[in-house]
Amino acid sequence: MFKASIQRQVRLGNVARQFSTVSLMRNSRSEHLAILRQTPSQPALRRLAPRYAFSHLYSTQSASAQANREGEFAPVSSAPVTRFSELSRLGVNTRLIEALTRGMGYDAMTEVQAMAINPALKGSDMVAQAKTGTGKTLAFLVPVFQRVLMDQPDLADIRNRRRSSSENIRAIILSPTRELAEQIGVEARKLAKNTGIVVQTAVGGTRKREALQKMWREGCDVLVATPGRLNDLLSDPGARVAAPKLQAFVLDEADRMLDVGFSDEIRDIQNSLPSKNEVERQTLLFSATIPRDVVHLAKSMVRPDNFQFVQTIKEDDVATHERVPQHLVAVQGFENLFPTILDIANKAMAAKDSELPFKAIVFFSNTATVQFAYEVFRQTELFARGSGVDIFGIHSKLTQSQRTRSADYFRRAKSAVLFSSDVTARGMDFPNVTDVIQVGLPPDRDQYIHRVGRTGRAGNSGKGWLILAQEEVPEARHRLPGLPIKPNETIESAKHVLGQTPASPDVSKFFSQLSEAYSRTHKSSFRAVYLAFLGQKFGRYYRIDDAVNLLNNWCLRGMGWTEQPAVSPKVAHNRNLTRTRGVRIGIDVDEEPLPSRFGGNNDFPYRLRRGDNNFGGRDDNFGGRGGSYGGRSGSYGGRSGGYGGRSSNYGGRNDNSNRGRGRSSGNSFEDRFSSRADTGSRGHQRASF
Ligand SMILES: Nc1ncnc2c1ncn2[C@@H]1O[C@H](COP(=O)(O)OP(=O)(O)OP(=O)(O)O)[C@@H](O)[C@H]1O
Repeated sequence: MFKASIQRQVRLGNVARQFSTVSLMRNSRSEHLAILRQTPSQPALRRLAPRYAFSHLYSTQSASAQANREGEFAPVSSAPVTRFSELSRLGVNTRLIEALTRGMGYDAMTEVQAMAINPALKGSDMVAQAKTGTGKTLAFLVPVFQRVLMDQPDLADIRNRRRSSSENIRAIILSPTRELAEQIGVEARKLAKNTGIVVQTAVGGTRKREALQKMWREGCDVLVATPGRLNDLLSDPGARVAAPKLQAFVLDEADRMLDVGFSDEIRDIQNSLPSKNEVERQTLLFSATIPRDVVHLAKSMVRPDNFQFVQTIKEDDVATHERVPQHLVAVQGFENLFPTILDIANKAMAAKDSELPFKAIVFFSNTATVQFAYEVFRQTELFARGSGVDIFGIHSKLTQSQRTRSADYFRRAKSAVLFSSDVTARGMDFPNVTDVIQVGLPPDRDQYIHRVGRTGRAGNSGKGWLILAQEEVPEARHRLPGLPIKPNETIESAKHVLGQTPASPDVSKFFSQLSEAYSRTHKSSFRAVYLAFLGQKFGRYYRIDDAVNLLNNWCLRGMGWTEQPAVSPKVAHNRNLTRTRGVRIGIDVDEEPLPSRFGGNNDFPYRLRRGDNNFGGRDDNFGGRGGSYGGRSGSYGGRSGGYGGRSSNYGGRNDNSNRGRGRSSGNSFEDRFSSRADTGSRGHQRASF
C-alpha cells in the first residue's frame, strides 16, 4: 500500500510538471509550437484527476512537495490548483472562492474544472470537451467571473452592484436552449452573490420589453442568452444593450452553437462585438461532443496563438459514463413502444434495491410524439393523478412559461416522468434522474450521448434505455458505433405479438390500459405523430417503407383504427411519398375539437398550424433547423472516415497517422485539436449491439 502511495505521488508530481508546461502555452506562435513539440505525453496529463470523481483527487501541496523533494520542477505555485479553496493561489478573488466553497458547497474540482480553470485564469482561449454532467458550467464561469473582476476590481464589492450598465456588458455566455440559459443564469447568480457583478438572462419566448426594463434598471455585467434574443438586442439601437469592452465570450454546447442552425446568428453577434484587435477578449468553447465538422468554425473563434484544447475523454474511451448502463430494447412493432415504456417504469418503481425513486426523461425526436405520449400516458393507471408519479411534457411548441413550468416542476419532483423533445437533451441538470429512455432512432450519435447524459450526473448512477423497432436496429448500429449499448431481453412487453402470443397479467394490463387510453385520445394527435415519423431522417438501413409499415401496424393493430391516417396530396408530393406502399393519400376530416389538456392546466398550446406538415420533425429549439438534417447527415460520410493527424495541443501523439482523411498531420491549428475532437461516427468502431 505504501509503495502504491509513493508511486501515486511520483506520478502526480509528473502530472503537475506537465500541467505547468501546458500553462506556458500562451506565448507567441513559434514558442508555442516549440513547447508543443516538447510537451510530454497526454496520458499522464489526463491522470490529473481520477477517471471521474468529485472526491478530492490529490493534494496539490503533496504533489508539489514531492516534486520539490525530487527537485523535478520549480516553484510550488506552478502546480495546478484542484480545490476551489486554493484558488487564491491563482489570484482568484476571495468573494468568488467563498461563494464556491461556502455558498455552493463545492470542495474538489472535477477533472475538467481542474484542467480548464487553471489555464483559463491565465487568459487562454479554450476549446474544452468533457463528458456530460462533469461540471463544465463552473469550469467556464469561474475564469469568466475572475476576468470581469480583474477588469473592474470595484465590482468585488457588493455595494457597487448598482454601477453596472446594460450598455457595458463585460461577459456574454451563449447557450442553445432557453432552459439551459436560465439554468446557467441561476448558477452564475450564485457565484455573483457576494460581489457587485450583475447577471442577467435574455432568452426568446419571453417579453423582450420586460427583460430590457430589468436590464436598464439593474444593469448587466454578465449576460447569459440564447443567440436569437441576443442578436435581436444587439441589433436594436433602442434596446440600449452593448458590450464595447467585452472581456469574455463563452459558447456552451459549442458544437451546436457552431452548427448550421445558429451560424448566421453567431456571425451577426460577433459583428456587433468590438474587434478583438481593439478589445482583448477571452473566448471559451465547451461541449461534451465536438465533431470534426465544426473545427474550422471553432478556428475562427479562438486566437490560434493563444488557445488550449482541454479534453478529458480518453481517445478510446466511450463518450458516455461507465456508470450509466445502456440497454437496447428491440420491440416487435411500434405498437409495443408504449407498453415497453410502461413495463420499464413499472419494474423500476417496484425495484426494492434502487437508491432513488423512479425519475425518468422519455425522449422522442419530434414534438407530435411528445404530445401524443403525454396525452396517452396520463390516462394510464401507472401515471394517473394520485399515483405518486408526476407526469410532465416539454417541447418547443409550448409557450415559454409552460416550458419553464414543466422544467421547474420536474426539477423539484421526487418521482416523475418528463416526456421531452430535444429541448432538454443538452446541458439540463435535473437532479436525481434515474432513467433516460430514448424512443425511436436518435438523430445522431452526439444527440444520443447528450440525452443519456441527463442521468448519471455529478457522481450519481443512472440507466439509459433505447427502445427501437427491430427494423430500426441496423440503422441504429450504423449511427451509434462505439457506445456501450447492450441488448436487453428482459422486457416482456417488447416481444409480445398482439393477438398471437400469450401475455403475462402485467403485459396484458399494459396493453389494455394503453388501448383504453388510445381510444380516449384525439385522433388528430396520432395523425401528427404519423406525419412526424414520416418526416424523420432515414438512412441506408432504415427506409421510409419500413416506417410506413410500422406506423400502419401501430394504428391498425395497436389502436384498432380502420385505416391509417391520410397524407395530403400536397405533402405526399413534396415528400415524394406518392408511390410509397402503404401511404394513403387524401384528406382526413376531423370534426372533434383538439385536445386542450396539458399539464392539467387546460391550456395545452399544441396546434397544427395551417401548412405545418410537421415534417422535418426535429424539435431542439433551433430555429431554422428544420431542413438541416440533410446538411448534417451529409457530413457523416466525412466524419466516419476516421481520424486525421494526431498532434494534439497536449502533445505526444504527433504520429502522422493521417488516417482516412488525406490531410497532413502536424502542428496546424486543426491538428492541434481536431484530430482528438471527433466524437462523431467512428469509422473504426462498431456498435456493441
Ligand atoms: N466540483 C464539483 N463538486 C461537486 N459537484 C459539482 C462540482 N462541479 C459541478 N458539480 C455538479 O455537477 C452537476 C453537473 O454540472 P454541469 O451541469 O456543469 O455539468 P456539464 O458538464 O455542463 O453537463 P452537460 O454536458 O450535460 O452540459 C451539477 O449538479 C453541479 O452542481
